[in-house]
Amino acid sequence: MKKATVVVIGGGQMGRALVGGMLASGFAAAEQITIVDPSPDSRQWWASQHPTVGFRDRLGGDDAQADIFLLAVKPHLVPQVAAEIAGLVDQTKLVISIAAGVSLQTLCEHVGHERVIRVMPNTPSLVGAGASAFCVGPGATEEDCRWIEQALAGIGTVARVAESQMDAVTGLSGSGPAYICLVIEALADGGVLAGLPRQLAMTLAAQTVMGTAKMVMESGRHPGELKDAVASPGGTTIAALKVLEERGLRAALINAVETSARRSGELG
Ligand SMILES: NC(=O)C1=CN([C@@H]2O[C@H](COP(=O)(O)OP(=O)(O)OC[C@H]3O[C@@H](n4cnc5c(N)ncnc54)[C@H](OP(=O)(O)O)[C@@H]3O)[C@@H](O)[C@H]2O)C=CC1
Ligand SMILES: O=C(O)[C@@H]1CCC=N1
Repeated sequence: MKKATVVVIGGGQMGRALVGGMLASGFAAAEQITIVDPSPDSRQWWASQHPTVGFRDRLGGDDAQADIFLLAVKPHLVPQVAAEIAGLVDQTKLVISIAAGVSLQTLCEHVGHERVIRVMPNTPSLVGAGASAFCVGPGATEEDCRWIEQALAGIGTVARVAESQMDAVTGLSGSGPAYICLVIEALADGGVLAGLPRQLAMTLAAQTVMGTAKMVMESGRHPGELKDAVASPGGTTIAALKVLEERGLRAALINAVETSARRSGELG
């Protein structure tokens, strides 16, 4: 099903990241994708960034030919959009949802069949560095699983998980890019406070986050060990780490992930 045609319903932040990533990785070609989104801003964005990708304001008869429907609308709109798909297609099509908190069971109920997949991607998919997890409904085929796994593997890492783990994935990697952007912004502010020009501070902050993540992933060493390697006895780093411990950085991050995961459960 690699050449499957896909109707993406919702061409906002995450629709852009996923489709942009799939096009950049070569997994999909523009003619395989149609975006459905009523927003004029969205239409303008797609026309300027990906003019060869099809774009419609609403689902229509032509869309019934597609192999896959990918729901990238806000969670509260999923029941309505799933029901629209159910009214449009006269046979079982693969329906994929990326909506936070919306369960496979809810999807099945509104789509009217069980060939569904739930995905939690994240925005770095746009640059081929996403982190995604998915779980599958009882009617999804092996071919469906291979398709979603290959699509997501082309734009980052992918893991198949139990549905009970999806809220935790949302709290960690789904919402995570926002936490890390906050960290990068704050580190850059610190650099500016210490006298660096803004642009240099931003570059140093972002590269430090990226380089450290790369080192953790490629070395296989525990982050605590890599942290210890930076902190010289009586030096600058250990003095700064003391401040972060006093201010509760670890607890703040742990609580942030837990709170996002809980919120994901509430959205469903
Ligand atoms: N942003 C993220 O980092 C992540 C988001 N998600 C999930 O992805 C989904 C989309 O989030 P995100 O991309 O951030 O949201 P956005 O608001 O950026 O995008 C949603 C788009 O869908 C449009 N839309 C509204 N109603 C319809 C409709 N009936 N049919 C088609 N399109 C419609 C919206 O238009 P308008 O603006 O006019 O309403 C908007 O352009 C959510 O369910 C979220 O939980 C999952 C992982 C990460
Ligand atoms: O904030 C949200 O609800 C979505 C889900 C994960 C990331 N963004």
